[in-house]
Amino acid sequence: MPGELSPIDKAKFVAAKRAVDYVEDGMRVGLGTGSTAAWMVRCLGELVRDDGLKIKGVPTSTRTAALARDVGIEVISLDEAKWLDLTIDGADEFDGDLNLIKGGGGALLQEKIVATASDQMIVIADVGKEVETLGAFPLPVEVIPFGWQTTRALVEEMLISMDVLGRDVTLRMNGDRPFITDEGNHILDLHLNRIGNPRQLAMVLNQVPGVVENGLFIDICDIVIVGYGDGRVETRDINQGTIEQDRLDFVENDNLFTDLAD
Ligand SMILES: O=C(CO)[C@H](O)[C@H](O)COP(=O)(O)O
Repeated sequence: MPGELSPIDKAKFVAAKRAVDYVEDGMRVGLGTGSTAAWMVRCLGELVRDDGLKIKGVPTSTRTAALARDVGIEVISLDEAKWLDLTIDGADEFDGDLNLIKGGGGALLQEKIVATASDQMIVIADVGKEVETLGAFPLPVEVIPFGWQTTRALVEEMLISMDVLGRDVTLRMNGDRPFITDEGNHILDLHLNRIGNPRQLAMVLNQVPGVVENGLFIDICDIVIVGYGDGRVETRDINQGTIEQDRLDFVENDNLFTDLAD
């Protein structure tokens, strides 16, 4: 029942629901990873099942691939799609320039490849993800397992040379083992507090041997759809600023809501 959903889940849901309005018949759509993206995949699945929407989805993780197939979306690989019309994904933080931190769910590598191979990237987020300056959320950096401790030391050295404030770098764990990404890599989380120059940091991090990719998405996102716990949604466009403010109603007998609450 919708009443059982937390305000954050409602905020994620309304952002997802508004985002699928951008999806048209015949599109190849990048499907993001995380709890907000999962709402979007379920919303798309409903459109496929009930309205006959015809799309091909390129998932950004094994989790999302399984969910997409489950809800009836045709799944293809990025190599099959070659180029995408649109990617819809969540984020851990977004700032006023629509730059992002992503990778809280550990899927940043596929997410960045898929978003970059898309005509448009739409981010869906609850309002709590909005920040003035990126960096309160630990920045995920994907590294290959070989020599990861050396890679970490090099990253720490680089942070010192760049005068970055917080320099605590931790290996992401899954219980008592290192977290393993879909690509078989590890994640270092950089606890930086505040990232003064995200563009520069994103470039420098990728120069460190052993680093595969970092979670800073600079100039990739075109639109952020912000959801609020009371059903309000706000659409922010990189070129035009806020282009729409609306409110979605929660319907008691909406099957999708019931599904998602399960
Ligand atoms: O980048 C991601 C996964 O790698 C997610 O989009 C990000 O962590 C947000 O997740 P959620 O929607 O669950 O808050």
